Amino acid sequence: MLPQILAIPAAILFVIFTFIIFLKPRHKDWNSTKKLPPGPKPLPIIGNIHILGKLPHRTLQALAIKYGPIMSLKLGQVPAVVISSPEFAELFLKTHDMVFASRPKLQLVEITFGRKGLVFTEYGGYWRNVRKLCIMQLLSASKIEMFAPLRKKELGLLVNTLKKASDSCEVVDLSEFIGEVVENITYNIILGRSKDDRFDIKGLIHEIMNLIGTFNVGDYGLKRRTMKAFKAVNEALDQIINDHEHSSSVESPQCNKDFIDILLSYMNQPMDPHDHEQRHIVGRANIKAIILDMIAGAFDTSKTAIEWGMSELIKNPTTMKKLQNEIEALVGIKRQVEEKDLNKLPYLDMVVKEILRLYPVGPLLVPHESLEDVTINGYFIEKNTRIMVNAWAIGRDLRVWSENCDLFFPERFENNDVDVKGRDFRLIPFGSGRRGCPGTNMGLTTTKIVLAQLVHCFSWELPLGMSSKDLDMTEDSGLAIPRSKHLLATPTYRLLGDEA
Ligand code: HEM
Repeated sequence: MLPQILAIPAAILFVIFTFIIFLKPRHKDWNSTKKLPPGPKPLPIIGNIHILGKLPHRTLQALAIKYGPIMSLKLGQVPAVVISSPEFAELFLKTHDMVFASRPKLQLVEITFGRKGLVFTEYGGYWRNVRKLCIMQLLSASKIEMFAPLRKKELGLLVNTLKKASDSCEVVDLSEFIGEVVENITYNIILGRSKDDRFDIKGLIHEIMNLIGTFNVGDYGLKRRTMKAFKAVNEALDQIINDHEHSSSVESPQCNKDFIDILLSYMNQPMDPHDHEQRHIVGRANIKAIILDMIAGAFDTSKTAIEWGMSELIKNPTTMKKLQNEIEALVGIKRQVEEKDLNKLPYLDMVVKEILRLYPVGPLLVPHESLEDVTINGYFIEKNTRIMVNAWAIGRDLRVWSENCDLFFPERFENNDVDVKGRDFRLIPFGSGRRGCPGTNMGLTTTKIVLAQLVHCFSWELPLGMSSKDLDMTEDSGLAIPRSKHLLATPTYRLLGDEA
């Protein structure tokens, strides 16, 4: 018999022992389902934010070499998972796409239009309706084709200006010209007019997007700056909508309607005509939020891709020549290349893929958020985890792209069917799945036609005394990782005649 004094501890030990013996298998299961992906140790309040640096896609690529293609981080108190391989990207964006189809509630986005637009709106009925509307009314194949004359007109103006610079052998700021032509194309499609000198919408959107893209923990300086930029952009959009309301009282024919006119025709009506419960009625704030997202989505992306593309082509004259030869063989040198020619230019296609592989303009896509607890490959991912997919690291993964993965070499796409539109997880500059970019075709069309035109109409040289080795290819921080220094070059007109 045990002495009385030992009876109670013995009973407790017995219960613990029984619990361990009988419940061990379940406990093990529970443990393994809660196994988090490996990652660097977070600090108490800021988590891992301090290690991300100015170019988080590069820091995260280096960390993935140490911790693997699925990695845990803490952004402040928010759990985050970073994906850096095509296999895990497929698991997150295809196999479990539905679980990761939401967006995190970002503090700085809440200061702007909140979740009334498309890019940062949580997964659900409202997001689905807005996305459907944008695709139908702005981003479908027929709408893209409808805007071809508009792109042609803007590019014609650009070629004329550059031709004058060519006549006087001037060095031009190519970054500035590319920015301007994409800005004008975007404004014409969405706002129905060229750049409006009353407001600097581009500058304000840059400011807001860069602030939103900053990893921060409750930085009130950022909050104040976002509020200021938002107030200005909100007033500009109000003014632009007012202009449309006044001009549309003079009934314009259907074919002259720009995207704002179309959105205004939905005003005070349900976004989805089949929504008999009238859950999502379109108001002015919804319209402004959608316009802002479309401009932001269309502008920096194509501009940055073209800018990096021209930098690489000028740096690699053999590739430039090969592209010029391909276009010349198809269209000659008496007329300009047109959009109808684009699908007959396979080398241009390879060049654009290579640009987007090395310079995916959303290197970490847009953050996704998990809608429920889920276990993937044995790793537990809790509800509301922020998911970042490092498309930049995937595009430079040497397992996939071989030893020359950092080189600009479009020929790597010869005789293979790597798709750039989200079906092949080795190359995902547009993301993939439910949240994949709805503007993929419009972005590709703009990028291709502007590049083709610049390369076909002109030969390009770096400013006198500068060799291709001297061309600074440093990236700047910001959502779309633009060049840190503007691209300067001298154009020489190479077409016969004055068609421009
Ligand atoms: C070269 C051009 C472009 C690139 C590389 C690009 C890239 C991307 C990427 C990486 C995403 C995030 C995908 C994800 O989170 O999984 C995205 C989303 C988005 N893009 Fe694009 N994009 C381009 C052009 C455009 C254009 C022209 C528009 C519209 C006019 C546009 C509108 C959007 C919108 C609205 C979203 C958010 C979709 C959602 O959350 O449901 N993009 N884009």
